[in-house]
Amino acid sequence: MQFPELPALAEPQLAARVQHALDHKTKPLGALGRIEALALQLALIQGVERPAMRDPQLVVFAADHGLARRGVSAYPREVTPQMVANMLDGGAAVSVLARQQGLALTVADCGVDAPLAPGAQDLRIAAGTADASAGPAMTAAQAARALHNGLALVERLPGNALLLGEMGIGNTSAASLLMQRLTGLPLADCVGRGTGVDDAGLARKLAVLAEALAANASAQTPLDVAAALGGFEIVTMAGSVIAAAAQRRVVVVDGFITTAAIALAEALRPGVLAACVFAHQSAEGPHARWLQRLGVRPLLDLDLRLGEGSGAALAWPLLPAACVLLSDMASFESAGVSNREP
Ligand SMILES: O=C(O)c1ccc[n+]([C@@H]2O[C@H](COP(=O)([O-])O)[C@@H](O)[C@H]2O)c1
Ligand SMILES: Cc1cc2nc[nH]c2cc1C
Repeated sequence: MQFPELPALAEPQLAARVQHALDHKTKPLGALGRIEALALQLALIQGVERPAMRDPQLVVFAADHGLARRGVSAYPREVTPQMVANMLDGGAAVSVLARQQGLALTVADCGVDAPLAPGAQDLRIAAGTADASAGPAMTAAQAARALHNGLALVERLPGNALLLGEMGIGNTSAASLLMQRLTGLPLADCVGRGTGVDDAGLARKLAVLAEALAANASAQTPLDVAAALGGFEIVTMAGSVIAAAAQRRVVVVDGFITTAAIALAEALRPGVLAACVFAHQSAEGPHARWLQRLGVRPLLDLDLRLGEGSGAALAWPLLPAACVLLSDMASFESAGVSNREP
């Protein structure tokens, strides 16, 4: 599978010019804290001294999971199509937040086990993945098609920011499996309660996921691992992340499942991580560890564990704020303010 080339997302001379501009704004040196680092990152992603956010797109990638038939979630599988309909009707948390923040909302059906909902984008691969505890969740051809669908979707969307959301009962299981295979950490360190399984549910989830790892132990390349452990929405999202980074769009990452898509995209096309802003640290147990492993620090920590892109939408206003601070704040020189003592 051919992926687009990535531009240089960390040009040192540009970084030095932007840092100089930030350091000469009318504030004590470094006083805007991590907003300064965010402004610098956005400048490097766009390759300009004055980045600006334009026409942000929030995409919810939705799909069903064969694993969900094994009792790994606190909620029934029907919730996936029901919540897709709720998102399109405007009643889901992500719908409300997207409206409030002026984010265009796209719901991409990557393989929900129900007829295509009116208003959803048709990126369907199949009616849910196969049960990964018994073998590969999807074929290599299906994984390649999902990646391609994700790439093509971003090419059709306007703007320079992609906010990631997802919906899929059972998808914390797929994300945990990917975390285990991509980090090598013990499975128990990669599994959390998802929608809220109790202690017995968590033990069951762990046992089923151990079966899935055993059933797919032969998968080696990142594409094979993606196909084996699955998630049509996760693989499609990984394709979209690669396209977005290639086009110098900032990718705003939501919670645990969207982080799985980033880790997969980074394994497939090293370098995409530089285009990613991590919105929040999810309450899903293993998320903090995965972020640490990726060497990134999320903007917010609100104990969210909803998914849908809700955390990405909540963190969103910090991005345009960082841009206007960089472009519009006066410098000590332009405002005639005395700088610190040498
Ligand atoms: O974003 C997160 O960190 C997150 C953490 C836990 C659950 N979720 C959402 O809950 C669903 C998956 O949970 P589960 O228990 O069915 O695997 C899926 O629709 C996700 O959007 C999302
Ligand atoms: C109601 C509900 C809403 C969701 N949104 C994302 N995942 C979800 C899971 C459930 C169960």
